[in-house]
Amino acid sequence: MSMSQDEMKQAVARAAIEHVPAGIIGVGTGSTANYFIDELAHIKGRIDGAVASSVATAERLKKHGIRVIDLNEAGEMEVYVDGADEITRHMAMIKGGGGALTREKIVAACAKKFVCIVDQTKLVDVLGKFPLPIEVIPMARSYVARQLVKLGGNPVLRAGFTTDNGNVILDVHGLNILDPVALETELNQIVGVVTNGLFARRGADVCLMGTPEGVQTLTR
Ligand SMILES: O=C[C@H](O)[C@H](O)[C@H](O)COP(=O)(O)O
Repeated sequence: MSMSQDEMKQAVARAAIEHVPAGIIGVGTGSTANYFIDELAHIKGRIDGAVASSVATAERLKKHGIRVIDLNEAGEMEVYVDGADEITRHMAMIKGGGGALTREKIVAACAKKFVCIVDQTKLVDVLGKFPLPIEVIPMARSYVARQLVKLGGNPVLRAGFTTDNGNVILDVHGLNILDPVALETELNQIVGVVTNGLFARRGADVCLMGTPEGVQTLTR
C-alpha cells in the first residue's frame, strides 16, 4: 500500500497519543506537531493542559479548546512531543525548519521524556543535509555569519522571517555534522547566537517513525 508523507505524519501523531500521561504535556511546532494537536483534541478531557512551543501551536491548541499553560506555571513535565527536520538513530536531531527552535528547546528541557514524531524521510545517517537553523539577535547577524563561515558552513539569512522572540534565523548549509554534541556546544559559544537547531546534548528519548509498513519505534 502506498502512503503519502502526510499520511505517515498522521499515523505517528496518532501513535504518540499512547505516550501522553495525565497532567500537563509539552507540545512542539510544525506540520507533524499540528497533526498531534488534532489527535490531542480527542483526549483533551484526560489532560490538564499543554505548554506550547510557539504562538502558532498555542493558537491551534486553543482553537481545539485545549488549555494552554504558561511554562513558568507548569513546572517539570513528563513528556514533550515534537517533530524534527532530521534525526539519527542516536536520537540527535536538527530542528527549527519552522523557526520555533528556541521555545522548543526550552520546553523540551522541562520535560522528562522527548517523544519525536517523524515520517521516514527524516531519518539520516549524518545530520546536515537539511540546513541547520540558528536563531540570532538581529544586530549580531553579520558577526555570527562570519563565525559560521569559519566553521565551514554557508549561512543564509531566512528572508522576511522573524521568530516569536523577535530575532532572525540563519540557515547554515553545507555542514556535515559528524559530532552533533560537540558542534551544538561550540555554536552555543558564539555571542549573538540565541539557540542553534541541533538537539543532540538533549536528544529524543523515543522516536516514532512513520513508514508505509506502519509506525516504528526507535530508542537510544
Ligand atoms: O521549528 C520547527 C520545528 O523544529 C519542527 O519540529 C520541524 O521543523 C519539523 O516540522 P515538520 O513536522 O513540519 O516537518
